[in-house]
Amino acid sequence: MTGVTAPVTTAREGEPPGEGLVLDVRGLRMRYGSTDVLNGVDFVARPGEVVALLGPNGAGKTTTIEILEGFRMRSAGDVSVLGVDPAHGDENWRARVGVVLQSWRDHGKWRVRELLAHLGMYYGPYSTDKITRPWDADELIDAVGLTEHAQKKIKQLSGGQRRRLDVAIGIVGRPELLFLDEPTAGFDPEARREFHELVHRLSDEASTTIMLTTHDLDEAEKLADRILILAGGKIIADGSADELSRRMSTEAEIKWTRDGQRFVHSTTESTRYVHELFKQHGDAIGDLEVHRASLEDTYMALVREAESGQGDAVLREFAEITEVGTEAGA
Ligand SMILES: Nc1ncnc2c1ncn2[C@@H]1O[C@H](COP(=O)(O)OP(=O)(O)OP(=O)(O)O)[C@@H](O)[C@H]1O
Repeated sequence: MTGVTAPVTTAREGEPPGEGLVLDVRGLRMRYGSTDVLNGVDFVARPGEVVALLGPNGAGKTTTIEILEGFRMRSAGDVSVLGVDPAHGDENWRARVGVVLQSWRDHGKWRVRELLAHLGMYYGPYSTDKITRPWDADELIDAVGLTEHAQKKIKQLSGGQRRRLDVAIGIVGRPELLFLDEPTAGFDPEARREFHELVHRLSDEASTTIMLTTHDLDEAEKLADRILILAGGKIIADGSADELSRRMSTEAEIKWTRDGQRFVHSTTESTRYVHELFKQHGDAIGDLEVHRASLEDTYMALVREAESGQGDAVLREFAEITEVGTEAGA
């Protein structure tokens, strides 16, 4: 196994489940028929964290989220969500958990404001000293960028506007924990940016803990405090985007041209190498670029490693020196 696979935030052995944690998942298993989809998943989330769950199609992201939401029974393992086993969550627990569903298409005749005000009423009894429920309908509509469409019938909304409404419905009860399964699929760039701002606001101002799935690595990097990569039925990486990239490879790729020829060299000592290059060739060096591994490089290498079961071989390939020409002695 590689250094990056050691989860840095897994609950400590012997620690009681859920203590100070919003999510505490240990040894989670899920079997459909004779197929094991989740094969010992471990991770935690702390209050106010934004955690992105990444993984290839069919890795089990939706399955994991549905188990945490209490919509699917797990095969085995210990799961604590806001200190409660989601398999036995009562109404009080459910009021503290926000889920973004896509099932509101059936309510096409309802108007946006009317539906949000109506659904919000159910959360009133679950207000606490710290959290006033529900979210005021007009403020909420403004927060998700639907003010112009507040009086429209749901069936008149575009796909992206409906998705914003789905998000509004998910947060109308001011949840302490919010699950977002591919929240920006189908969003245009502006809607995506506005949504990212909303996620930042929810986590910064309301200390909402957010768990989201996405296939957009750029989105994960922008939004998440921590990234979990699920592949082969397990969490194979757990850390910030920066931590994952740095632990994956300390090498940088240096590209340059000289006398019309292109050169590429990988090294762990990029500064010294570049210094040496200029010392030897001075102004003859052009088009200099220095690249570190991106989150996408890291993700691809880790998933390929997990899927092929080849262990270190893929990592070596990833970090291999792709030298086309050697200029300096570094
Ligand atoms: N109800 C079910 N019965 C049997 N198999 C299922 C069921 N639900 C999901 N699966 C299978 O479990 C695996 C994981 O599915 P899941 O939807 O959790 O993956 P995912 O990571 O969310 O995928 P995607 O990125 O494509 O949305 C898939 O192989 C899927 O076919």
